Amino acid sequence: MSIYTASTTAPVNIATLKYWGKRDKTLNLPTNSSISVTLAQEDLRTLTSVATSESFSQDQLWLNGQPESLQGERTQHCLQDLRNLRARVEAQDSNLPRMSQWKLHIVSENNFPTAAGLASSAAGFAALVMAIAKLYQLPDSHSEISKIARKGSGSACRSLFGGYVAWEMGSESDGSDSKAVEVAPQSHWPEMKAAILVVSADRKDTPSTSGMQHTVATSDLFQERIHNVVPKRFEEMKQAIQDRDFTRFAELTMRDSNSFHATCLDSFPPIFYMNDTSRKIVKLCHQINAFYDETIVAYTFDAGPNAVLYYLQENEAKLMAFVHHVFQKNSGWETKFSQGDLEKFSDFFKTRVAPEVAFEFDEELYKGVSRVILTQVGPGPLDTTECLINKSTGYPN
Ligand SMILES: Nc1ncnc2c1ncn2[C@@H]1O[C@H](COP(=O)(O)OP(=O)(O)OP(=O)(O)O)[C@@H](O)[C@H]1O
Ligand SMILES: C[C@@](O)(CCOP(=O)(O)OP(=O)(O)O)CC(=O)O
Repeated sequence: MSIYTASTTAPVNIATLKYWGKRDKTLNLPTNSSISVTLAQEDLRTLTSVATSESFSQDQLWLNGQPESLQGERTQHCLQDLRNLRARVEAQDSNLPRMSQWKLHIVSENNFPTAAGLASSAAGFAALVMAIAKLYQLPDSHSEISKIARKGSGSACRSLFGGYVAWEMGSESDGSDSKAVEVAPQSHWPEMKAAILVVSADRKDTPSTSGMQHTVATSDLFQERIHNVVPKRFEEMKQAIQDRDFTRFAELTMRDSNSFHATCLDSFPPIFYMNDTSRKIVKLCHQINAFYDETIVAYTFDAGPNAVLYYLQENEAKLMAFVHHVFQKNSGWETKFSQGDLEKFSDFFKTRVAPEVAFEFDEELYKGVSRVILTQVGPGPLDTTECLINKSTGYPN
């Protein structure tokens, strides 16, 4: 019996205007709109292959080589929605194979640590939904498909696009207008780079889903955030991206990360995602901007202690003079920079920064960081010829 397959890759996205709070938990409908930057897939991506055949007896998922349950309510929602769309296509053409009634085999690999606060669930659900949409040859747009990914994990809807992406919260109770849209493609502002400082943490304080429910239920500050702060900031940030205004973009990004973490602290009992290392990184970024008397770096933190630093290519040497000085003992530098580049950063530090800098460096800060991931703005899901499924057996290669 025929086995049909399809594969896709999908990126990670890191929000610059944070999604935090749901108005509907089952449909993953948010209490505010959000904005993110999609990151390049050489560094962080999910590759997912899917197969279907009349001969398969059950839906199965293998994640990073291990069987994983597909029974979660959110995953079931995604699969059901995709099957419904496929059934609609089949109803219009009786020659099409009845895939909507067959079981699926899904094989997925992340090229970075899963569940380590690096948004693996966003890339994971985006790839799963895109690969099945491709297998089913669905005619729907990426925004339509993003509504299905949203039901898997809210932030996943933004990974359906590259570049600069908004998730419009919508107002319908069935979620039909809560979808991702492109703010600007990668090519509009390709100079955006990101340095991720992976901060060592034993475990996450509280999972995002329960954390945001807790904030919605207990924080007064949260009401101020969703009603008065974010709606205005959403428009301002889109404009800053359209204008390629890094100073504006950076300030809004830092303020929004701080605002989100403030609502976590205002939850009762409070939730702590940032740790001492995270806070020292915030301080260092402000010191760097003050040193140059110009905003060259923006920090942002998700539901964990990892820092994501956004900056423009043109300011790389100025920023890395500091960042490389402090974190040079961490791994990750050699993947993107030659020995010559790294020496230039050290020289810049010695000749330009050290003689003038007016604050002390915490020489131990690198100990709170496990590695550095250097990346940049990137494209949305990509077609690939790589396939993780054996086309004659329907099982993982
Ligand atoms: N490639 C994938 N395919 C399908 N599901 C995935 C994939 N990668 C991750 N997931 C799902 O996402 C879960 C991890 O989500 P979790 O929110 O705990 O971590 P994270 O997304 O890496 O971190 P954070 O949300 O803090 O950025 C995994 O346990 C798995 O269920
Ligand atoms: C802090 C955040 O990263 C929260 C992401 O939350 P998730 O999308 O992981 O939550 P669920 O919808 O419950 O799966 C901010 C953001 O990405 O916008």
